[in-house]
Amino acid sequence: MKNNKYVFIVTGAAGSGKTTVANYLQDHYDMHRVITHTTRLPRPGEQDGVDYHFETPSSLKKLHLLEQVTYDQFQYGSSLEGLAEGWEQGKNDVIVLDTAGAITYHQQLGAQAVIIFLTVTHMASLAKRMTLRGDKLSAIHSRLHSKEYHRDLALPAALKGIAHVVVNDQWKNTKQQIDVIVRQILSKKN
Ligand SMILES: Nc1ncnc2c1ncn2[C@@H]1O[C@H](COP(=O)(O)OP(=O)(O)OP(=O)(O)O)[C@@H](O)[C@H]1O
Ligand SMILES: Nc1nc2c(ncn2[C@@H]2O[C@H](COP(=O)(O)O)[C@@H](O)[C@H]2O)c(=O)[nH]1
Repeated sequence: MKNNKYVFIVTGAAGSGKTTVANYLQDHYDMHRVITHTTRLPRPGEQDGVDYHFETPSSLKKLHLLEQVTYDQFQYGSSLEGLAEGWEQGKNDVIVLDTAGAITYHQQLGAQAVIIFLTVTHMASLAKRMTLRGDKLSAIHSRLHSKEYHRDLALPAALKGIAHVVVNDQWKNTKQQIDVIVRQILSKKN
């Protein structure tokens, strides 16, 4: 879909802070948050239509999705309609995806897809953050043992030289790095 707006894709390991960064982009840069679809159950405090569109396996099958992945046994997917919603309001979009989804967006949208890959210095802090977030121990255990969790700890080869890599150890530093990236991208067209 050709227009002069971007979709900022926040990707990286589970617990690395993707949702936190997406919320920051929504609040500070008035971006439109694309709500994706999943068959996993809501975490404490998560709301349908706000954090995700929560689906059953059969309701997910009926959707027209731009891309769809399996992550830790559950299905996730995002639609072109979700992207168009923000762009039709004249806004840039922000979406949270796993690295497989980020690669698909890069392939489909090229430079219109701005990819931010989050990582942390000490991988042990990821599980700590999930615990502090209130995730069930069984969910954390399953996540840490999934092949997708291990895959997303490192920047995939297909995104090398494409994604902006941000180390989210200290939130204050992260915000500064995100500000630099967003201003650099938005200054290209404005
Ligand atoms: N720089 C940081 N320092 C400490 N805690 C952080 C930092 N950034 C985010 N957090 C916290 O870590 C937890 C995980 O963050 P968040 O939910 O944004 O991660 P995520 O990458 O979206 O995770 P998931 O993929 O599992 O949904 C949250 O409780 C969040 O408040
Ligand atoms: N490729 C896609 N990845 C997605 C989508 N929605 C979320 N995600 C990613 O899945 C994992 C697991 O999410 P969680 O909320 O259960 O921790 C995480 O990396 C998300 O970024 C999507 O539509 N497509």
